[in-house]
Amino acid sequence: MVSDGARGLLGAYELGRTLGEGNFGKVKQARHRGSGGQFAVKIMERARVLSQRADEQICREIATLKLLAHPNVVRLHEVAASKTKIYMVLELVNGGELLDRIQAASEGKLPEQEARRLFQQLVDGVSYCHEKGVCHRDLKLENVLVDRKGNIKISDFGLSALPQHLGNDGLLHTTCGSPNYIAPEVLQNRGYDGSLSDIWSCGVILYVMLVGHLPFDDRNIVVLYQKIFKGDAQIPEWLSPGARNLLRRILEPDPAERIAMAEIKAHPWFQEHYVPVLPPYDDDDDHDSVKQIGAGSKTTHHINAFQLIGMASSLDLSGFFEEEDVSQRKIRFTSAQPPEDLFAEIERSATDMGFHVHRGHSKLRLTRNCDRSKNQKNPMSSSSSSFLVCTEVFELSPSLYVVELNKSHGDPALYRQLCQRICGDLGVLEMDQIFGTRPPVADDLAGLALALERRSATPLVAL
Ligand SMILES: Nc1ncnc2c1ncn2[C@@H]1O[C@H](COP(=O)(O)OP(=O)(O)OP(=O)(O)O)[C@@H](O)[C@H]1O
Repeated sequence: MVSDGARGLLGAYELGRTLGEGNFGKVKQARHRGSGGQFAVKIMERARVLSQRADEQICREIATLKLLAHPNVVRLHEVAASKTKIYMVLELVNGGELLDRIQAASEGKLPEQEARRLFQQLVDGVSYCHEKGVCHRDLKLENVLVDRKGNIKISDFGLSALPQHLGNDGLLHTTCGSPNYIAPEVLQNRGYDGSLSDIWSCGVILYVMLVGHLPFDDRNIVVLYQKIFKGDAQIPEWLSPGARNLLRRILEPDPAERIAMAEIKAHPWFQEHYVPVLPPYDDDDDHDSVKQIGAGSKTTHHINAFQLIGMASSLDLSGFFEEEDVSQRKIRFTSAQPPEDLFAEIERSATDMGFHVHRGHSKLRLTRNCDRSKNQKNPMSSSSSSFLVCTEVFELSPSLYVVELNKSHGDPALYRQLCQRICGDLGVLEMDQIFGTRPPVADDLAGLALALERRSATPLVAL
């Protein structure tokens, strides 16, 4: 049954049966009313998230999943939030957890062929994440789902690390993961390479698939960690020589000696019947539903407010979890006919600085031909012809515009001065002040727009 509140909030989705339960709430099956597509909606209680101080974890999971599109990684389609709940609309993976599959198998372990096929997919998914700069850091059987066709989908990126989480030494320093799957160097607290520790966890998963129990286990956590440090997993003689060799090389306690991802892929045991996944990764089923949900025309993207905030890493998220319901608010990020008074203001500032203004339909072109002899005395002038175009105005909401002041050619110093002048006259914020020298991306802009709206700040930003 679907509660009225949830029905109203999600709007486009009809919630169905419960698929599972996590730390912060339930995961339910959902049908998209428009496309009929089936999804999994992870519903998290904000109060529970906050009481466990896990808001950063949720934002991290969202930001990471947004980066990833691979057939062996669970796809995130949309995010919504209400006063009390956060909703993540995920690809539906309806074959259960890998753990259940192993437990259901005869003898509690998988035939070597089947284990190899699943391990190949796991390695494909994990190596893709590494290529994108993402280390999962919590790879375990419970976080590997299997779809109805028997394909692996890696999930639960709440502990994942992105390049910005690396220390000055280029290593990760947060000890995290699940005890049985954790690599020895992570326990040592001296910094670790997240890709190599992910490889270790993949080795633990492979071991369980092939052998039917964990390579390192003990009720006493201290003893368990001692076993992991020692790294002497009992690798049964009855496994094929190739499988034994690969397991030994992955479960190598010294990360410097451990087999690397490329070497795993080249290993003869891995290579058998291996069919690599090649980009582009979009599979047709998923693609349709994404289109239905996320996009309008080519130039218009409906972006969910919470998603935007979650994506914009430079924004201050503090307070977000206590604040108002932004779930239903969609921001249109689209080219717009600029308001007349906006262009008139820009024109006035530019004319004051000696620019000629040429008006187009939704564009302004500002030019200034400078006289060399006069310019020498005037530090504000350029020796070349300056040409500046206000190319586009993006409407982020009815009261919020982003104006792109685009320099085609001319003197950079003069360009800066003109930007400052225009922003000063209009009383608006300059993007550079917020994002530094990094060119802002759409997510940043929309995230910023939302932040400005919510703080009732100046409803206009110039690039
Ligand atoms: N995309 C999905 N499709 C189908 N079932 C899913 C999906 N995601 C999660 N589930 C099911 O819901 C259960 C709970 O998942 P969830 O990610 O909330 O819990 P969790 O692994 O404890 O993570 P967290 O620590 O974030 O709560 C999973 O064990 C799985 O059975």
